[in-house]
Amino acid sequence: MDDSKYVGKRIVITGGTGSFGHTVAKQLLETGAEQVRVLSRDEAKQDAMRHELPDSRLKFYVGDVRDFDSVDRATKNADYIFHAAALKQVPSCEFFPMEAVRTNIVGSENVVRAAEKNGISSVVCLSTDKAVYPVNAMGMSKAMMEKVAQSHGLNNPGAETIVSCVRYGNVMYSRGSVIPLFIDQLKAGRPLTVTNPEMTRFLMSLADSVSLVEFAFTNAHQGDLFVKKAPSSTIADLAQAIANLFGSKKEVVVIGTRHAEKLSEALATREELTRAQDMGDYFKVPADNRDLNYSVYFDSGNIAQACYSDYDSHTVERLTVEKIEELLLTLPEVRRELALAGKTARIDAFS
Ligand SMILES: O=c1ccn([C@@H]2O[C@H](COP(=O)(O)OP(=O)(O)O[C@H]3O[C@H](CO)[C@@H](O)[C@H](O)[C@H]3O)[C@@H](O)[C@H]2O)c(=O)[nH]1
Repeated sequence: MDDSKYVGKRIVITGGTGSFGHTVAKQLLETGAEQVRVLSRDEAKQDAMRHELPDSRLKFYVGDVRDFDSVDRATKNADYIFHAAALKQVPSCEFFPMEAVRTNIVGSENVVRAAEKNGISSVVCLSTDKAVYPVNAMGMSKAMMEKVAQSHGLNNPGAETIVSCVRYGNVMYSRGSVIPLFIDQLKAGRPLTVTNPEMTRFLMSLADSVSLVEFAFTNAHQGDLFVKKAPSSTIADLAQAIANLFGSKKEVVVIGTRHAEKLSEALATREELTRAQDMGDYFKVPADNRDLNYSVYFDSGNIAQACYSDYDSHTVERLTVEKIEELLLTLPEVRRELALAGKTARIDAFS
């Protein structure tokens, strides 16, 4: 992390005990940050983190983004917010959509309002590819979170608090996701449960997601949305790559698509790409800052080069099985599992 941005600063991480929050907190403590505040609901996870990262600059706030007062308290006199608190399990949000509304939409509005009230200079909100053409309650609520974030600038021209969003795809080896599941199934000698072999997903590491948030934090103007370019793979190839690494004969059962799943995911729509700025590893989609009075738009015109395809996991660079293996070997968790299984040859060959 770029130390100069954080020296003497107080940074709040909502959802700070999750995989992303925990990683960011740890990295921020390696900078000259004055305080790193974790706002989250689960006191047990906070206690575990307190023991793991003994540092007097790390402060814990038990609270819920649904409750304005708890966000207000955690963000007083702070400088920056990384807003990662969310309900993000697709199936549970299908059964309890209003819970997703309360946390992902109302909670995000509370974060933006508290940020404005407390003079925070930058807020980065974490979104997901599932917010693009959403088909499930989790994605719909995240799409609304993006709208809430962007409306801050539309309704407060000249606001000092910059609010931006980042979108990323599946984080490899995140808690409860398919990679650790497949590895557990292989270790237990059970068949791999593939939903649909042709389904594609973007593949990103946790480190990529942290870099994306940092990039947004450094480059954001009011209402910007940042997308990380990422390769994809089919689930069949992913299963094959994992089996190859562990030297196992792959046995697969096809279990069918789960609740509200898509065959592919999109990280940006064609309309967004039409106005996006290509920034190398990232796309920046600026907010649509037109006035509610549309004559402003029609008088001045806005003719952009149209783009006819989405940034979709079915059409971006598709990794080969070999490339997926290489990507998996960059993950510390996979290397640890391989070492435990005595499969060190692949690790050595890769290093
Ligand atoms: O037993 C299984 C479980 C999953 N899959 C497939 O593996 C892929 C990835 O599944 P999973 O790791 O569960 O991730 P997603 O359901 O795509 O969603 C994850 O990734 C999102 C980001 O896109 C996060 O926001 C969600 O919280 C997180 O659940 C999907 O195509 C699934 O159909 C299987 O083939 N077999």
